[in-house]
This record gives sequence, C-alpha cells and structure tokens, in this order.
Amino acid sequence: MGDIIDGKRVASDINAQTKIEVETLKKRGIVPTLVVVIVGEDNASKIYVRNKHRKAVQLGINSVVRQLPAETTQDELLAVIAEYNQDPTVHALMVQSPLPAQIDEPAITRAISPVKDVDGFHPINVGKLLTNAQLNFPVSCTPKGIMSMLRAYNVPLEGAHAVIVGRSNIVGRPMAALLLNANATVTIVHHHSGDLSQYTKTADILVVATGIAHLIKRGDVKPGATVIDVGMDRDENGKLTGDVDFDGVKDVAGLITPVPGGVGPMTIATLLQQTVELAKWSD
Ligand SMILES: Nc1nc2c(c(=O)[nH]1)N[C@@H](CN(C=O)c1ccc(C(=O)N[C@@H](CCC(=O)O)C(=O)O)cc1)CN2
Ligand SMILES: [Mg+2]
Repeated sequence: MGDIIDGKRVASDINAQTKIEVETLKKRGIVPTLVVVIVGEDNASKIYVRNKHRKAVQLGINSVVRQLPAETTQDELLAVIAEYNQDPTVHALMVQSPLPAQIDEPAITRAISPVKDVDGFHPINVGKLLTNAQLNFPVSCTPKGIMSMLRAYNVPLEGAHAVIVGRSNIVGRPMAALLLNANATVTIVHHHSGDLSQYTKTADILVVATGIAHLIKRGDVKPGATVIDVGMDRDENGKLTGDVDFDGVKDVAGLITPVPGGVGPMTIATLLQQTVELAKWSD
C-alpha cells in the first residue's frame, strides 16, 4: 500500500495535450489568451501568478499579467474587468485570490463574464456544475484537476464513498459536485461536524482542504483509501506541508498525493487546459 500520486507527471501529460491544442487553434487563427489580474503584493500569489505565466508561455498561450496596486478600489478593479470582458481577443480572465480587504470578492467574481471565467467561480458556472448540465462550461481548477488525477490513476468513482473535509467555494463545494456527478456517494464535513474521524474513516476517497497543517492522521484514514491533500500549509520550520500527516498516513492509504508535487501542479495545468477550452468554445 501507499502508492504516491505524481501530480507533476499527470500535469505534464495534460500540458503536453494543451500544447498540441494550442497549435491546432493557432492554425485556425485563434491565439488562446489568458489574463491574470493580481492586486497588491501577496508574496505567495506573486509566485503562483509567475508560475502560471511561465507555463502558459511554454505552451504557446498568450499570457497577460495585469499587476494592480494594493490600494486599487472596487470601482477601479471593476473597470479593469470590464475592459477585458469587452476585449474579443481575451478568452480567459481571472483575478488572483486573496484580494485586499477593501475589495468585495463575491462582486468581483460576478463581474467576470461567465464565458471567460477560467476559474469557474461565477454563480452561473457553479449553477451549471451543480445541476450537472451537459454543456460546455468552466469549473474551478483545483477540483477539476483532482478529478483528472483520480481518472489518471483509475480510482473507481461510481458508488465510492467520497468524504470532503472543508466546504470552500474554490475546493470543497465544487469537489462535492464533481464527485456527485461522477456517481460517488458524497459527504462534506467542516468545523461544525464534530468528530471528523468518524466520517473520514469511512472514506474510499478522502479530499482534505482545510488549511490546517496535518489535521488528518493515520487513525483517521481507512486502509486502502485514496487520500488527496489540497493543503498548502507551513510547518513549525516554515516548510511547505499539507493538511494530511503524509509520513503517518502513506502506509495506510492505497494512494496519496504529496505536498508539494500533488494537487498544486494540477491546478495550473487545469487552468491552462481550461484557457484553451474557453478559446475553443468561443469560436
Ligand atoms: N483566483 C484564484 N486564486 C487562487 C487559486 C485559484 O485557483 N484561483 N488557487 C490558489 C493559488 N494557486 C493558483 O492560483 C496555486 C497554488 C499553488 C500551486 C502549486 O503549484 N503549488 C506547488 C507548491 C508551490 C510552492 O512551493 O509554494 C505544489 O503544491 O506542488 C498552484 C496554484 C489560491 N488562489
Ligand atoms: Mg471549512
């Protein structure tokens, strides 16, 4: 037991496919274009945005990073979004999270055109996901990337019990909808659920997205389960670690994602995959 899911390898396979699709689109005169808006100087966000830009350029995507000052007002940010919503050369638009306190983040999410919403956060796209609409629409990149990873490792989904720890709009809720749409039996647990272990121990697939370092320990996991760690936390030495105690859990899990090198690379690969899909769908 204890096979490690290699997110970098699956991401690299997806990126290779994206590169081919970019070339095909370019032959038809379409240059897939992604705009990432970043407000302020959050260090981690700057690194993620730089990584997205570098990878996008490698794949032939036209990538634009729009850096705005930390003092940007709500109206100024809305004006920048309106500019890209109206620009027919832009296929994919996102605003990096977190945003400074003066910005009303849900209002920004609603302002992005649903057909350019590469994050899949707009309520129209969330509604399509929740109703399992058989249409083309974008989905939040981290959970969509997790689904690609589960499929790449042939993890059975139909009838599996999936337990999701955390109910965020970016990960927990869309993850639940995707697994439900794949015919899994889904349980979501969160701060108010009481003893988490009674639920997590019943999971065939356990997805943990809480931001609490090493919340999930060996005794919380059913032997043979697939464990997906979305956490990006810092340990007492400042080292990047996950929400799962990897060393304790790896021998009891059937499959487990590491941090780093698991879910993170899938988020970026899925963002670029989805940029190309939006460019195709807009045609
Ligand atoms: N508008 C959005 N904001 C944020 C999202 C998002 O999907 N949309 N997700 C995260 C940040 N994020 C992408 O934006 C992201 C974070 C981390 C990684 C990643 O590759 N992590 C590496 C480790 C990197 C490190 O060493 O720090 C890994 O896990 O291997 C990719 C994307 C929040 N904001
Ligand atoms: Mg929560």
